Amino acid sequence: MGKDVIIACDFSSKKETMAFLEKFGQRRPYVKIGMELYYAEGPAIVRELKERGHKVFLDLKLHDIPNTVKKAMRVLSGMDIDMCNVHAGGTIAMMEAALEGLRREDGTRPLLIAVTQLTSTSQEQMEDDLLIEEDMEKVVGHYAYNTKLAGLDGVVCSPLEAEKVHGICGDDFLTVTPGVRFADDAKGDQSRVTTPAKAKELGSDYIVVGRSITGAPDPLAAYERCVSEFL
Ligand SMILES: O=c1ccn([C@@H]2O[C@H](COP(=O)(O)O)[C@@H](O)[C@H]2O)c(=O)[nH]1
Repeated sequence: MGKDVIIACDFSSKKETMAFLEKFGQRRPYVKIGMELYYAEGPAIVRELKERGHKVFLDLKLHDIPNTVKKAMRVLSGMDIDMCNVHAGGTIAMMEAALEGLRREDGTRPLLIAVTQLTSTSQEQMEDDLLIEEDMEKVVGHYAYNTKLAGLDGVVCSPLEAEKVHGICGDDFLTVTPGVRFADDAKGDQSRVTTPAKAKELGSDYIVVGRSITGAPDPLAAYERCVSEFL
C-alpha cells in the first residue's frame, strides 16, 4: 500500500490554488480539496487538478440520512477522484449507503473513508459538547470498527490513533491522518496533533498537511521536509 503526504489545499479560488501549486514545478503532490475550494469552484477544480496529474482526495465529509448520502455519492462516482469521505457518526447504515452510491456500474469506485472524531476535537470537548464519556482512543477505535463493518477502506483519525486503529481493523485498513505539525509549529484549531516523523512511527498511511505547508515561507521546502520525515 502506498504511503503519501497529502497537501490540504484550503484556498478560496482556483487562482490561489494554481499559484500555490506552481511553486512545486514539475512535482505533482497528492492534493486534498475541501469544502471551501469545492464550494467556490465546483467539479471543474477536480478536473483541472486531475488533468495536471495530481491525485485528488475530495474531502466533503458527507453526513446525512442514508438515502441522501447514497444519492450524493452517486454524483461523486461520476468524478475522477481518488478518495472521498463521510462521517462515521452517520452510522453503519449511512456508510453502507455511501458505498453503494459510490460504486460505478463497472464495479470500480474511488477509495471511501470515514471521519472518526475530528482532529480538532479534544477529549474534554467530546465529553462536554458531544456527551461521549469514553476515552478518545476507544471512541476512534469503535468508529473505525463500524467503518470496517460497513465495508469502507479506512478512516480519518489523528496519527496518535493510527496504531490503535490498525490493531483493531488490520494493517490494510487505511489511516488518513490530519493533525500534523512540525515540532515548532502552532497547533491553531487542531487538538490531537503530532509530527510527520511520529506519524510514521505510529503507522499512519497518509498524512494530510495544510497550514504547515501552505503557510510556510517556502512551501516546497516544507513539503519536502514532510516527505523526508514521513516516507
Ligand atoms: O478530522 C479531521 C478531518 C479533516 N481535517 C482537514 O485536514 C486539513 C488539516 O489542515 P491543517 O491546516 O494542517 O490543520 C483541513 O483541510 C481539515 O479540514 C482535519 O484537520 N481533521
